[in-house]
Amino acid sequence: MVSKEDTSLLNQWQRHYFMLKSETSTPSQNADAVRGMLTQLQYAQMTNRLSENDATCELYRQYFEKYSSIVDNQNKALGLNNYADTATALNRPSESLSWKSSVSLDNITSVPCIKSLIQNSKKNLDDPNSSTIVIAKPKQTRITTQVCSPVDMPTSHNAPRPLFKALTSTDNPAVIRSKPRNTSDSGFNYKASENSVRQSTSSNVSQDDPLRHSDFVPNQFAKGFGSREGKRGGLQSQMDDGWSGSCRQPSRPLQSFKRKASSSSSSGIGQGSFKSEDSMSRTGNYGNSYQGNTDTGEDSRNNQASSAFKTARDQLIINNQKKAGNRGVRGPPLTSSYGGTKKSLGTTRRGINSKFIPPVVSRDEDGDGGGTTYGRTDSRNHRSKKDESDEIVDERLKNIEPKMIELISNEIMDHGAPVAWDDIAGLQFAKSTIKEIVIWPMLRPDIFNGLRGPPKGLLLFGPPGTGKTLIGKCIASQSGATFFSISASSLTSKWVGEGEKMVRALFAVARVHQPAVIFIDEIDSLLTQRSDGEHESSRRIKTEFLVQLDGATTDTTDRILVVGATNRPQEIDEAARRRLVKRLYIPLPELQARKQIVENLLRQQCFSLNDSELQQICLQTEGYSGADMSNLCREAALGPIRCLQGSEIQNISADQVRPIIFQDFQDALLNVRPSVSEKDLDVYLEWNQQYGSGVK
Ligand SMILES: Nc1ncnc2c1ncn2[C@@H]1O[C@H](COP(=O)(O)OP(=O)(O)OP(=O)(O)O)[C@@H](O)[C@H]1O
Ligand SMILES: [Mg+2]
Repeated sequence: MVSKEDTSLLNQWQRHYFMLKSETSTPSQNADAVRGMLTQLQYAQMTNRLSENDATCELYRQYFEKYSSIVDNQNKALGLNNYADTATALNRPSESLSWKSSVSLDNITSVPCIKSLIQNSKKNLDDPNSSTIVIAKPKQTRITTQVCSPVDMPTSHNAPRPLFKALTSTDNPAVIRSKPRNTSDSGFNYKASENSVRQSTSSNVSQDDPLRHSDFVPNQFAKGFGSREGKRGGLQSQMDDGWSGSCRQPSRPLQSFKRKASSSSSSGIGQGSFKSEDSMSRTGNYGNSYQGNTDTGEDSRNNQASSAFKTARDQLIINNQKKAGNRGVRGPPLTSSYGGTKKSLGTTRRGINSKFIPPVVSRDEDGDGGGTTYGRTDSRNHRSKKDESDEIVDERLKNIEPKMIELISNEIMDHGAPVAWDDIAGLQFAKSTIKEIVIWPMLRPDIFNGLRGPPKGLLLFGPPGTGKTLIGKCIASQSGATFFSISASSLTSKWVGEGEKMVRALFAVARVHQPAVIFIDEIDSLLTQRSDGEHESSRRIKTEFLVQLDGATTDTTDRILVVGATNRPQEIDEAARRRLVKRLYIPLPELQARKQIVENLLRQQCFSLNDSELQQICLQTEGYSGADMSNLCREAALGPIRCLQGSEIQNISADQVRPIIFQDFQDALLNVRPSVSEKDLDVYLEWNQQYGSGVK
């Protein structure tokens, strides 16, 4: 029993066989039939319906031969002839598609017909009607010859047809023709006449010329050329001789053309072209003069335009100079070494000895320097608008990052409230010492110099709340020097290396703004004893401080005073201690000082205390620091308020509040206790004994 599958296979086979045998089937149908039979043979073999023996191989061979006889048969009627396609498809397209002609522009003159043309052209060169066609190879070299007809040119496939076409195209910018005025034919006449090419040209170039829009000539050049009326360049005149087309000449070939022509004119071969070359050379000049025109004409307009155009920055500088010139003040230099306009530090600099003027306007506008306005600026120093323009950045800041300088001058400059010496109770010794090393040298730098020069460093140490910071503020407002109030946080940064840069910038800015006072509150946090376990960055900041305080770069004439305040002097590094030459102990206020503090604080309040009561209070506050006294007074001042009922507080007027009385202080004494212990005091006393300057 034949299986269903075999039956269908048999039917298929028979169908293909009849297709193959039929007279009416086309080659492609035959090819399909054979392909089907071959596929069936493979299937039969794979499904073991056919064994691998000679008969099978013979069968395969027959059908493969049959298939190839159909597929590759070149006879259109019998075969598919697609061998060439697949074979050529196998070739690399570049080999099959683009041929490489052996003729090139350099050896075209050796082509026999070109040779004959050249000889012909020589003969009829003098003939006025003859036309010499100069073929300038685009871009590089030029060939002077006459066009011969493609008929004469080698017609084999290697003839440089596209090239030839390019070279002889009527509109090829490299092809320059002169033509007798009277011919009217249109387009080239490629037929070579017996003695010369009679080239009849027409002004309107054939529209379909593929090179009509050659890319050799920049449009603006073409336009410019056409628009240069009255420019009698050689080519222009040549054009006038009957060339009325829109001549588009490549500016570059003109140059190279000119160069080539001068070299080939001696050869004689360019004889004919000599004439045209001559004109061309003038043209070349024209080209140059045209270029020159561009330089003079348009450029002069450009120059006027460019001289009118200024950037905003330039305009600003010019305005500043005008303003400065009007005022007789030197205008800022146009650009700093940074390449921008000079940036000011927010101060007016008149040289090394001038005082710093803080960026805030001082209280007394008249700037007479009267009163103790903070950051005292007398009229001499008063920064006025007019001087704004002549600020310069001191060259000593040149290697400091501008952002650091900005930070130092903005964030670190002290802008506290003014403090007078009388606001500080007691501490006579400290006050006199400070006047001696800070105030007087400012007033009389001529006396206080050399050995009498002020020390570089001052250390204020003592229990907390005894007025160290207050002294710093007082120096700021009373010394008239540039006052920098810094703390450890303003010098440390999250970026490694920034801390020491800040220190360096600080001292650089202080040097520029000297005389300067650098007040470092809680200096122990910056200059603690150097130890092995400390962090690298704090170590570096410390070292930088030590170097700046008294290092190789410090100049003894620098008038910079570093004032450090700490209540932990024993933790300060010994190298720093050495540099803080004056070490003043700020003790707890004595009775008199305490009395002065209370009187100062109660001065603005309404109180009723008699001397004995006041004396009593001061006696009771033995061991209290100045801060503690302040707290006590604050607490006592609340006494009258606490007597009021809740509702009264809303309606009572300020002067109806009763005055502060002794009892209030008694109550306050119960709440405010001294903040310094006896033991702490002993530490300070001992340190003072050992290192203190003003040992009493
Ligand atoms: N001798 C003083 N005369 C007047 N007021 C004082 C005196 N000492 C301290 N005070 C008051 O105590 C407050 C704190 O003073 P200050 O900040 O100078 O203390 P300090 O010595 O800096 O303390 P710390 O060491 O904790 O920083 C001041 O604002 C001031 O009101
Ligand atoms: Mg303090």
